[in-house]
Amino acid sequence: MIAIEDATLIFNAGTPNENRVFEAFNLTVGKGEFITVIGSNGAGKSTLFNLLSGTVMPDSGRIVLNGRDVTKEPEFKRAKTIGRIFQDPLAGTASNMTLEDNMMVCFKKGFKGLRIGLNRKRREFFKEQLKFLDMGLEDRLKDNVGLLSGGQRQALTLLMMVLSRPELVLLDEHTAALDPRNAEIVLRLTTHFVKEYGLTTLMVTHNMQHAIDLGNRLLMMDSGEVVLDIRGEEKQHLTVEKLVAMFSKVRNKQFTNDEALLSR
Ligand SMILES: Nc1ncnc2c1ncn2[C@@H]1O[C@H](COP(=O)(O)OP(=O)(O)OP(=O)(O)O)[C@@H](O)[C@H]1O
Repeated sequence: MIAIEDATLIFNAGTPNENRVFEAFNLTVGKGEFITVIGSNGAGKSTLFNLLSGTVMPDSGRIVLNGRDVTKEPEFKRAKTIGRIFQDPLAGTASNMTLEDNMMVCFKKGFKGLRIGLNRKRREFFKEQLKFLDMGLEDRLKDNVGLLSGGQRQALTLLMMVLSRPELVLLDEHTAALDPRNAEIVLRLTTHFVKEYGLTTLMVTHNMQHAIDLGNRLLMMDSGEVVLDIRGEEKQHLTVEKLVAMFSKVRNKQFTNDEALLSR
């Protein structure tokens, strides 16, 4: 289970630019949950991910990852158990390394420090995994990753993240920079991997329909607060119109996220 307990985060404290992004913020994520996160501009979605991954530290409160208090743990340490994928499809892989070397880096991470090498059996395993992506990458183990398309790289990034067996997956608009066809492929793979490996996952998206269709729980954020937390049957019966109306009702204002509203 992942928990953020009573977290407060203030940027530029004590200056004219002081920005209290989170005040006594609480969130509990159950093991294996797949949560989509949507919200108005500046709601705090990326900052929530930054808090969980250790990119920013809370001014007060605790962050607990499967029973371990990681509040003070720096980002590079948390990265051993947290997999984060960004919008930029080039960010998750090393261009000047081959597919198999890239995959090996993540595979080793999954074995938490054990000395394992790249052998014939492991190459076969990588091929099997790549075959599943259905992009012909199983025959390109020796190619440099820099030769792949954006969609292929993001699918590979996803697969590599799965190989590292993360305790928490943070998907930060990971399909936003892909063309619609590749975005659908990567989302299909995401759903498959989350289910197959029971990955505890949070996914920020600006696409309201994706937020409704994917996952078991939906969080709507506004001004550093979770204003809607929808799951189960209620989520299954959601529509974009209902979601926008629910937001207006609880916040007494219109939902404003240009990208989200345009993607409807
Ligand atoms: N490093 C920082 N220094 C100062 N303020 C910051 C910093 N990072 C984020 N903020 C502020 O925190 C608030 C939340 O920003 P955040 O990027 O988390 O929003 P978001 O929900 O991801 O928005 P968007 O959908 O527009 O990307 C904003 O007011 C933003 O200006």
